[in-house]
Amino acid sequence: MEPADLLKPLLRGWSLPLLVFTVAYTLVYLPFVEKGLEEGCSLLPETHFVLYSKRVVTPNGVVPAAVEVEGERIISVVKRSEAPKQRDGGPRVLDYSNAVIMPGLIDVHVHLNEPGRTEWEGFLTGTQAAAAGGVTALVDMPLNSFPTTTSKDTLLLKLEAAKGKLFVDVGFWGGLVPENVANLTVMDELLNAGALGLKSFMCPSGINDFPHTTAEDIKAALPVLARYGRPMLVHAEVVQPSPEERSLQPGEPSENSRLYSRYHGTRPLSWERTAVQQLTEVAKDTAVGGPAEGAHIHVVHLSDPEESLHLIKEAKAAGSSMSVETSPHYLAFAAEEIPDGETQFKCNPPIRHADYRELLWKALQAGDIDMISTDHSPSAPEMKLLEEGDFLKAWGGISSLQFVLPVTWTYGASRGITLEQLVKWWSTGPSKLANFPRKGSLEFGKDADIVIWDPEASFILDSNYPIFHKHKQVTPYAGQTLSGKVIATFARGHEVFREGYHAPRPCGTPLLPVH
Ligand SMILES: NC(=O)N[C@H]1NC(=O)NC1=O
Ligand SMILES: [Zn+2]
Ligand SMILES: [Zn+2]
Repeated sequence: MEPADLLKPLLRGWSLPLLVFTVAYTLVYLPFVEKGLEEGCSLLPETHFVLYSKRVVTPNGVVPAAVEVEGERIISVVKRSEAPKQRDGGPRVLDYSNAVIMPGLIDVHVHLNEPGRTEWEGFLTGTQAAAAGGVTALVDMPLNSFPTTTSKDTLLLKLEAAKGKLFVDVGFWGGLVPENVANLTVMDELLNAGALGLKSFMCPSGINDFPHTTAEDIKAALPVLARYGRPMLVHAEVVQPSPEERSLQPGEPSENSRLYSRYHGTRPLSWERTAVQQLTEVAKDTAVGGPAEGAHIHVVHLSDPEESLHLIKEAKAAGSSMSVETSPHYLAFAAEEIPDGETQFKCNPPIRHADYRELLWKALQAGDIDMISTDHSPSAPEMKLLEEGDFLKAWGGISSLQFVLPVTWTYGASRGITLEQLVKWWSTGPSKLANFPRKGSLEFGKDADIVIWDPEASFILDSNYPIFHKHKQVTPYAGQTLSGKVIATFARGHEVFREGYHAPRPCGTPLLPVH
């Protein structure tokens, strides 16, 4: 008998539908179950559910709507009246009443520092902080881990270290340092291995094993990035002689180092302006027909809404492919309000004066600044020298990942920002930069990355507030009264956070480039 003859009796009668069912079950349903909806990944047992509220931030405005989720994806966003009703066998319906349902935040600038400096911040603590703050995807910076992420091998170390530790999805920027500019193959391999783009500093980075690059180095890297269509992110400060520094004799102890103004004077706006000026020159190569068409330059954490931003606006208008972010600390704080010795506020570039804060808000609202990201960069608390309060010697870096939704909302609402702007700055804009086509909006087919929060609920960020980030004493937001409380966070369909509780298992994945 031929082997095909053996199948004949089976294919008669009910056998055929059974076969079709088995194949469909194996191909369509099982991958869902195996990929993401495993035991412990979600606080919600259901994999098919509907989220209702009166304020859903959709691409077509803020409307009463229902977001239907099945497995990892959004399968419909419809008017409340058209949504499936709770019935036996149907999807579970969760009614959030007046709370806001919007896309999860995407933070493209986070220093997770693992492997090597996990005591500063790591994958488990950092991604739990993200989940608690409504951040459903983030991109890790190539420093301050040890080793830094500047080659294929070091990226593989990152991926290995991240295994089983991600509560939300995490992508990785690679580092551009003089060494890989000198050997373009290393850069090629790094991009091939999964770096979403490259990041470099134009001034010392604070970490010896991440040396800074010049504008010429960046120019040399752009044609390689152009081949992959990936961005170059730049910390834009170039060291300039500063009047205050010049007045000190060599070897003389720095005076008044507990005064914020003393620190601010050592890193004036001219550093940022000079860097941006050099970058806008280089960015001309990214224009259509230029030698690096397809590449893109993104200026990170802009603090200067005047000349530097003006240069970026001009470059964009002239056809260069550029974008710019600012960070919550420049939008919340002002130099003249920072108390002596409070080094939690130390970052680079420094927090500027109040009039600049207002101009940054205006620039965001005008669309001249494309997005917001945290630059979450905690260190071990000792390095902040909180007792000494020495601004010149303390680590420069702000810890904020968990609080940026209420921070942006609290400081923004008083300046008239809308929920749609919040989504533009924290979700749509970043999803474009990192090229996450499945993330950033509440639409059919997108990843079910969703935050549900109450803009009207205010709270004091004190020790009673659940703190999931690594060192609660190093955040400058401690003690603040903020409004906007995260109720629940869904990451690819998993309810990863609800009212102070995390899902037991980390089920996020690395976000590799989309080809
Ligand atoms: N190395 C590092 O994380 N530096 C960051 N800290 C900061 O305040 N600005 C930065 O670029
Ligand atoms: Zn930086
Ligand atoms: Zn940074």
